[in-house]
Amino acid sequence: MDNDFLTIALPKGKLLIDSIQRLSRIGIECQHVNEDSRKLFYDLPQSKVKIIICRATDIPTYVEYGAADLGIVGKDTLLEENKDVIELLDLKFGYCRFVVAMPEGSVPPKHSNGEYDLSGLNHQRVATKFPRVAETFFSELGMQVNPIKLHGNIELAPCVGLAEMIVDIVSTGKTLRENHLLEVAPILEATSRLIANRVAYRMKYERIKDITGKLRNDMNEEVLDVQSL
Ligand SMILES: Nc1ncnc2c1ncn2[C@@H]1O[C@H](COP(=O)(O)OP(=O)(O)OP(=O)(O)O)[C@@H](O)[C@H]1O
Ligand SMILES: O=P(O)(O)OC[C@H]1O[C@H](OP(=O)(O)OP(=O)(O)O)[C@H](O)[C@@H]1O
Repeated sequence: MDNDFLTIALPKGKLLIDSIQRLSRIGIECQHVNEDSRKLFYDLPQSKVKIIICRATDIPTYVEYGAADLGIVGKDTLLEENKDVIELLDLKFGYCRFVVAMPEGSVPPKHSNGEYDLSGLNHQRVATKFPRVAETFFSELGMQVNPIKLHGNIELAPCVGLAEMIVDIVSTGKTLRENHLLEVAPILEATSRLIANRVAYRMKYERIKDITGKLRNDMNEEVLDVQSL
């Protein structure tokens, strides 16, 4: 790998546009990076940066193995993939919530404090793209579940008897509503993170520190702009 250059892995999909905007605002001129093109890497010689475009779920792998020095990825993916990378910064965009949801007709009874009593869900099947997140949540409650790994359209699974419940992302709540599912427990909130390869963090410390500092300042300025409106 060219030691002068810093390779940054960006996720195609929902986090790409914000990632490009953030990097552009700190002088890494990547406005022309385009997910619709089949081009998967871009050299930005002026900034001494290479941008690579990966699937969101693959970003921690590219960074762990050092194929990328830095990456941008959702906290949810970071928890699920559990790779050996350094989390440098919460970039605060791409907010989403993880929940347990079930068909309206089979939600468990509620405790007196209004929370659903999840104890009857022990050993039940949970359809999810995030089996580790699901297992961790239930094991912290002293429960065990049987995760069924799917790659999309998770809400379908309980509707056709593949699983009793799902663990998935809720944003507007439209997908749950349209499939007659109800949230029975919140799990976690996630935003996007800047991550680094461990070796690159030592070998390219000054450059990585510079980028992290600029991104942090840029976020602070954005907060000040909003506050002054
Ligand atoms: N409504 C949402 N649905 C899904 N992800 C969201 C949402 N809002 C924010 N995100 C964030 O965007 C990240 C990327 O989601 P996206 O749907 O683009 O990729 P993906 O389909 O999960 O990944 P892959 O293509 O690798 O399976 C998620 O990991 C999450 O952090
Ligand atoms: O609360 P909502 O606004 O309806 O959004 C939530 C949906 O968005 C995500 O799916 P995505 O669009 O990534 O498609 P997928 O099911 O193929 O993962 C998530 O997995 C939910 O299905």
